[in-house]
Amino acid sequence: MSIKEMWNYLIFQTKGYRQLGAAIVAGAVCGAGISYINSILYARIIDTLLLEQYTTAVHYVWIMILAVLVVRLVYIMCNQIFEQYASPSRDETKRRTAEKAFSMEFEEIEKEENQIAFRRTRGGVNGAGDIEAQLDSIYKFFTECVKVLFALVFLLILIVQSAQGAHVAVWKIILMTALLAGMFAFSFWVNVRVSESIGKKQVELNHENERINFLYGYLFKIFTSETAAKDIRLYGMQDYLCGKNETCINASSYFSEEGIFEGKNQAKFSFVIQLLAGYIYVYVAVMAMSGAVSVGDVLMYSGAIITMMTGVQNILMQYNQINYRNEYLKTYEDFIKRPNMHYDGTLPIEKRDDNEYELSFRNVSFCYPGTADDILKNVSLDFKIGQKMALVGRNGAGKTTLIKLLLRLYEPTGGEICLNGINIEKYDYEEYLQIFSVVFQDFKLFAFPLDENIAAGGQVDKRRLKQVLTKIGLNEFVEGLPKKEYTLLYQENGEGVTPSGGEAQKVAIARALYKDAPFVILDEPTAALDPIAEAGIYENFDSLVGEKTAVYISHRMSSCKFCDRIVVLDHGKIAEEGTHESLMERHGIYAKLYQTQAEYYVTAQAGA
Ligand SMILES: Nc1ncnc2c1ncn2[C@@H]1O[C@H](COP(=O)(O)OP(=O)(O)OP(=O)(O)O)[C@@H](O)[C@H]1O
Repeated sequence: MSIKEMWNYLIFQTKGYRQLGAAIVAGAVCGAGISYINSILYARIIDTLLLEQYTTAVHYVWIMILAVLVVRLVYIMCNQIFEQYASPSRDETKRRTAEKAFSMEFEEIEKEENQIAFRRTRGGVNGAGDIEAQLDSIYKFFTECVKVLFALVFLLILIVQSAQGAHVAVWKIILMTALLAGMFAFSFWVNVRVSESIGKKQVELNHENERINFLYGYLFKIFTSETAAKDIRLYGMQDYLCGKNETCINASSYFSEEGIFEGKNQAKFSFVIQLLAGYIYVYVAVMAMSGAVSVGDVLMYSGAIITMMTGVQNILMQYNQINYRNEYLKTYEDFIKRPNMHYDGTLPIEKRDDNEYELSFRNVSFCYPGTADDILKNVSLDFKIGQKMALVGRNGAGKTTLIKLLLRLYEPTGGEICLNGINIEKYDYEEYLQIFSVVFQDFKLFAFPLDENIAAGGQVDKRRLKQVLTKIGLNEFVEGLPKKEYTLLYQENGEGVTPSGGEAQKVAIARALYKDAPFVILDEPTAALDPIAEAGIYENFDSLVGEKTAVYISHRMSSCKFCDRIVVLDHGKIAEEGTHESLMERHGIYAKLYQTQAEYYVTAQAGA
């Protein structure tokens, strides 16, 4: 990471905070300056004391106290400004990640590279690529650079002073200075190489251990997970999991290997630094003995040498850390800066009280990214306004895929889907989604209060909430909750209530009905419901859905009977279409599926 890149990174991470740039520059100058103020003024105090100029010495003491006070004060203020903006950078990272994730097309979220970026972002917030620590390192790096710069100025003054005042031949001074410059360049070169190889090794070892680290983190999560606790106990998995944990600890050679490697290289590094420091001390001593510099100057230059040496060491240490973290943060940076694929379309959706939204598939084909075979093949299908349509078919026939295309989670690879005769891609995406209420097979409820789960937000219309709770038969459940509809769901916050599978499914259906969209899609909506609750949903389906257009996906064939139209998907194609009666007469796939299920019940009944 070059200095320019570091600076850009600082600006990017703390975008919008103008004071920050000034605070970093001023903080770096003051942080570096403090040690030099001390060195310069101590030297002057000693020299004036040796010359018995006590009043001047006292003046220097006052100047030193005041200068150190002011500079330190400015330095502390700058540090505070930096802290103030650097600490929220973690929150900012989370906010940016959320914004990015929310604005990404669904298809992008699924991509492996984006999943890796999400994982590394989590690492960036908490672990290897800690953003706050990175900013801190960059700040320290700049401070140390200023320190070394000051020290070089001191050395330059020393050389000029030596040339003017030393009783040493000029050629010797030139030679000693050239040697000094050469040694400095050599030590810097050695140190850059050493720190680079340490950084590379760290990254290499960390990459090697990435899988193990991930497993290690995952194991810790499931050790304390409420949902995993049942299975762990029931299947006696404790020893198995602890064994895996131990394997991770043993397999992670990172710390020992990294420690040995760093130790060896640090030794080389220190050796060269000490060699250079020793030489500069000799240089100062020669100049002092030749009368070019005073006793105070010897102290001053010695202080400057020490500051410079630690400065160089710190610069390289921070540089090394910055590059190491950068490997992780780069993935995140690239991810955040990468332009999103945008849902095309700007057409507004006409608000219609009559709900006349007609959707149709026209010769639609589709295959998932990275898969060769078409999942949907030339599907043409109209969703007639107000009609209750059942979509049935065997596992993997393409039912959910068809719904995903309808919701524009994916784009068809062939054909088009139209709303009121216009390709759905032409509509504004967010407006388009407003016409759908969907309960997915893998619906997600959140560890928030029940009412906010149903309203999908913090603004809850109590009357509407009451209506859907009654319609869906959730009143009794809600009455039994400790804080009624305000009860938190799930245990993640330590105080929630975990609904049963069926209750959760009812809450998800309630959320879909609360949205009150003209198009209702229920994908396996009653799979977790008991037969009485399921029957209740079917009996009330007309009143639940009202005049809306509804699509209903289910494997319970008896539950499809109430639909106006049944569409049978088979291997991505529409194989049959009709009412329950017409399809039964046809003796095709639907009739076979229906009879197989019915026979099972009849046989089970007969056997009972
Ligand atoms: N994201 C994906 N990437 C690749 N293939 C996928 C993806 N999602 C689903 N598939 C494949 O597409 C096919 C159709 O899946 P889909 O979920 O649409 O079937 P379905 O009819 O809803 O099945 P079920 O009745 O089991 O829910 C399956 O073979 C599935 O493995």
